Amino acid sequence: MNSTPANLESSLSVPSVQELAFQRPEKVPARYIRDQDGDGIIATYPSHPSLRVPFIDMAKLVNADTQQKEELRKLHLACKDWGVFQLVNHGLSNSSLKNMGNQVKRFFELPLQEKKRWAQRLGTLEGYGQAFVTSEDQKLDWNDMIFLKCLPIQNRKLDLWPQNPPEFRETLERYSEEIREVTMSVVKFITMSLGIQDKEISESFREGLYDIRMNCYPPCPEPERVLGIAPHADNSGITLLLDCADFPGLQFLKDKKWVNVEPIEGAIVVNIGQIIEVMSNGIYKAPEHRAVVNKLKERFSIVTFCYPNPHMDIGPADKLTGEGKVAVFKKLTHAEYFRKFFNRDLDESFIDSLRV
Ligand SMILES: O=C(O)CCC(=O)C(=O)O
Ligand SMILES: [Fe+2]
Repeated sequence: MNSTPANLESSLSVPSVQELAFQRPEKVPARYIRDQDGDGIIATYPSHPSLRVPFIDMAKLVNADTQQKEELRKLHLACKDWGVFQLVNHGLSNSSLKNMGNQVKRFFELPLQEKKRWAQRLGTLEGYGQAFVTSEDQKLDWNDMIFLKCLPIQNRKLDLWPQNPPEFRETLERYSEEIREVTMSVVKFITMSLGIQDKEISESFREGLYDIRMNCYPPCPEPERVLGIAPHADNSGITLLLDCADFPGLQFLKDKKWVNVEPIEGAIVVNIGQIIEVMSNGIYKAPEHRAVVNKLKERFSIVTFCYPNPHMDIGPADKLTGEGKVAVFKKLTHAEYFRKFFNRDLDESFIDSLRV
């Protein structure tokens, strides 16, 4: 084990969950068990069997003549009441999504030693490994991942970008460019659904940061006792998630119940992150979500965290404050926002620390 990292921007190295699962243990090691020691993290909320995450049709949003108004109203309600929606007709082809999914699957199928060629280095989060493991007694997620900064191009650390499978790099390059196009459209429509059509906000995602986390959730002998990812909200502007499974794993908290996201071929799951929560002055919320795991099947997801241009301050949009409307969040520079995020107390609410 390594020494304690300085803050959350780095992670202690922990064993591969895939390797653990290969050994077909009957029981899960104590470090992954969440339903003991008063953790209570699993049992806190029941699941909700009948609710469905809303759908948004990008083709209708684009159609300014007839269907846009109604779809913008749906988008507004989705962002306000859920903070998440399934996006269809977003312009990314099924083959592009499938290619990306296949590359990630093939990467995780490689022997451990091969994957470790692109392992996280001490003091950084990028590369193959785990995120946010800061102490030896912290509960662990049933998850292996590879995390890579993809855009702007100058932020890429290519030495951490797998060269096996051979088409991995170029597939990820293309995917990140395509995701940026979708993100810029989605953010434009989000500002329209807020009634502010703020070009500064939507344009800031052109020169934005795009970090991609590829998750592998191996099968687990005791799935109801572990979590793939513990409950959290994303610190992004928005997050675009490609679910590569044909069974649910991702869950969002709605009215104090966990709602499954049913994977839909060709759809992208979009959720609001804490930066858009701040910019919308709290009208839209970054929802709590988590991943659960399956007893028999492995699941993969590809998650793009999209951030505005780092030159842009993170605060409520001007058009949503003033004239009797008070700002409920502080305005921070990008650097201040991330400094706060990476030095936050894991027991306290990050979004609350941003309030006025
Ligand atoms: O893989 C999933 O379903 C959830 C991943 C997630 O929430 C994250 O990486 O932030
Ligand atoms: Fe997340």
